[in-house]
Amino acid sequence: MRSLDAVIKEYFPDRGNGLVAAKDFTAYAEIFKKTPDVSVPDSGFRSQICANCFVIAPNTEDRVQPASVQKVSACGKCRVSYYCSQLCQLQDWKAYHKRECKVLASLAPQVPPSPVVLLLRIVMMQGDKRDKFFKSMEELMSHVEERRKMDDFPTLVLMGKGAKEYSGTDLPLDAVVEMLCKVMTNSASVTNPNYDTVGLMFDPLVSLINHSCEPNAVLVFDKNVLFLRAIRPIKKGEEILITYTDNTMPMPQRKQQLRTRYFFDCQCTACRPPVDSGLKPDPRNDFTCPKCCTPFQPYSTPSGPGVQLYNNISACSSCRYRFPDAPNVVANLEDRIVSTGIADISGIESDAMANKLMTKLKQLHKLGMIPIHRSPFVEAFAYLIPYYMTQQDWSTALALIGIEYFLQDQVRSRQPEFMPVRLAHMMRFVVVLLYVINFGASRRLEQCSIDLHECLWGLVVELERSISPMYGKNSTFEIHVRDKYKNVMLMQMGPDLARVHTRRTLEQLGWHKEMDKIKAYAMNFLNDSDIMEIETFHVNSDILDVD
Ligand SMILES: C[S@@+](CC[C@H](N)C(=O)[O-])C[C@H]1O[C@@H](n2cnc3c(N)ncnc32)[C@H](O)[C@@H]1O
Repeated sequence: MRSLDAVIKEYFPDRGNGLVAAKDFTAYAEIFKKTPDVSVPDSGFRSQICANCFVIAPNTEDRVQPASVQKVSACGKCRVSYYCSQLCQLQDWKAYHKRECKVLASLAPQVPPSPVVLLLRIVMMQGDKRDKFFKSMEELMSHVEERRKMDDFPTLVLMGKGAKEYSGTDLPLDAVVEMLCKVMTNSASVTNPNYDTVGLMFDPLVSLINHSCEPNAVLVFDKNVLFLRAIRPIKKGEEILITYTDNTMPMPQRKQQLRTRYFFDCQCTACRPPVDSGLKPDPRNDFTCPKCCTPFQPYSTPSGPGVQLYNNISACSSCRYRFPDAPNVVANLEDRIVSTGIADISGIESDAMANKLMTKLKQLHKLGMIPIHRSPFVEAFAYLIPYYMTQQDWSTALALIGIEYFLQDQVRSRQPEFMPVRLAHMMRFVVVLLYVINFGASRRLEQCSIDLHECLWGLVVELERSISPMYGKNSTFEIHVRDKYKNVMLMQMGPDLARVHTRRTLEQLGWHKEMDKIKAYAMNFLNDSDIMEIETFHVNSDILDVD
């Protein structure tokens, strides 16, 4: 579908321009696909990614990238950009690299952050005949005036100065800084099937898509090709909305992120549900009464700007249990664990740190007030799972992955089944199962007598079935899973067992029963702690400190 047949630009008084559907779309339909106008690899992936087509070469065994080339090679002149073939190098040279190569070479081995490299590309395109691109860019929001008032504005000016100097453009500094602000407001991450951010892209058409915390569309990437895909049915004339934030966060944190990064107060259906709309409570906001376990939602319906985020909760509406530290204890609890706690642990390095965090999560779970499907568990697991994988503690990683798969992904933001992040989690599940099978399980996992081969098989089948609705037919991801994992399965099980598995349905094989055992193992892992009983709901600040 050509992008212009699929969407229409429309102006909304409260949010500027946006895109609306030019026809009806069913769930998972491709709205349009295109190669973004400008994209650059992320600094962490630069030496692994082809700067032209974004194909990824594997660098380590356990990252298990869906890689379709073995190797990318550095540009002989700058040694900063990498390519998978001479053709890709030539294409990128013609389109961008001939202008930036000298600059990057002069800066190497230092390379500016991705937004600056992206900005450089854009500034240096000025000499080309790209009138349509620059005209569309002109109309985009920069929020430069709001950014001017922020503490980090001097850093932006410095970055702008750098870009002006390196590019040799005669645009005034103000114009370059404004362009940088546009890049920051309108660029989007390029992700791989593992859902790692592997690059940054800027495309004036895609930039027009506005935000909702209850999105109806998602951006998916297959190498450097972007797909805008419906995740629910979208009617002709309906606005197409994606999410700009970590959409697993509760409402106050999402609002705060949107205010500080995108300068608007979100009033979407999840942030401002219409009164008596009959909408189901949003699980992202759930708390549970520690006494009667009834879920409750602590947020008042916001009324106008300067939103009041919390009700003054004093008692459970079901059992009337009075929370000792009301009224704002819930707000404090949440702010500390989400804003402070998780931000501080983003670079888990030592075993002690990870173990301490794990203990705190177990304590928090025991407190009984915060369901496991919401933050901070979701964010903490996102950090801890890769940590335990790099430590090759496969059994612990499997426990956390089990919770993620069974309890978090399903409910965390009422998202449809095949979201890219869910697929990334399934792939990680498969990888960790393979490692457990190969390198042995912990005693506790062994005691659960789980048929791990059965689980592995079922997951591969489910993963393969789930990829094409999101990534399209024959995507790099699908081919990778089909080829690689099925081969691995044959190696693991031997041809006889694999044949049996291919012929029978998952139900006949009893897959769900075995998967339930993984769920039970995961929950036991979380429930097992030697901490003291916490009898009343009293937020002991020490529980929530993560240093
Ligand atoms: C990527 S741009 C989207 C296109 C933008 N509306 C325009 O006209 O250029 C992001 C900016 O759009 C506005 N925006 C996006 N979603 C919004 C929403 N749900 N409510 C209000 N403003 C929104 C914000 O100003 C945000 O910084």
